[in-house]
Amino acid sequence: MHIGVITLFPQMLDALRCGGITARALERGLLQLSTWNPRDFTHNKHRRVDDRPYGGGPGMVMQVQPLRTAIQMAISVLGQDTHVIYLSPQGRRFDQNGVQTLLNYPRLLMVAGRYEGIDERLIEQDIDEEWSIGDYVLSGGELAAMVIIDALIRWLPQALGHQESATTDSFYNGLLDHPHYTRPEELAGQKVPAILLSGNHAQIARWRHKQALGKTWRRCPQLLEQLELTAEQQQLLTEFITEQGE
Ligand SMILES: NC(=O)c1ccc(NC2CCCC2)nc1
Repeated sequence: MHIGVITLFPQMLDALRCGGITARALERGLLQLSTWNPRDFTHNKHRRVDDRPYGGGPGMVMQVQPLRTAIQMAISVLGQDTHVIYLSPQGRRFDQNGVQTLLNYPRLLMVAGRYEGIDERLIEQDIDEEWSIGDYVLSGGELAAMVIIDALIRWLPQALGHQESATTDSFYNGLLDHPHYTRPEELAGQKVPAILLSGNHAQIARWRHKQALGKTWRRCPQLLEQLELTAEQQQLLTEFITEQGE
């Protein structure tokens, strides 16, 4: 997968290279990440990329030409079949389904806006799709792009040492995550649930599934309604509720 980002702050993307799964995936070439800065494609003396909005109003708007030229340069490198997305609160809400959708594009170009946004003529002509990571306004599209890139990387084959953890991640099977514990077994009177020390992997998997069901039931009951629980899951949930004395 080759992802390009059009951004006035390419150094922000370095955060993905600092460490962890994203850094390893990039080092191992599971993913290529390139950036293009619209400021490098300006044709004016002061390398301006923004101007005042027609119709008045506060702030500045990113002009068409530097962004269009940067996008075209990126597509000439990435390939003509590149899918071009713009990050904005007006976009399609990114979720686990969005991960699977965007993974289908081997070449993805993400345009990160700044100021009040980009000239609408870019959205009409150069952008294929708008995506949002949530109903809030950020100062730029870069962090939204990085959130999406991070979520995508976890699903690239071999990106995770033990591939199964991507598929057992919360929200993959529609449930919230089960609790996690590590050493020491006890501290400040807080103990690790005994089942996890039993070495009985079938019982441990059952306990984790029960905890995931119970946590989802407690925190996002609407998520549960969307799932048709199997008889076994119903049984586990009933057990959880009974044990909780709810
Ligand atoms: N919720 C989001 O995904 C999102 C994306 C971009 C953004 N701000 C950008 C877009 C136009 C200028 C700054 N704010 C929020």
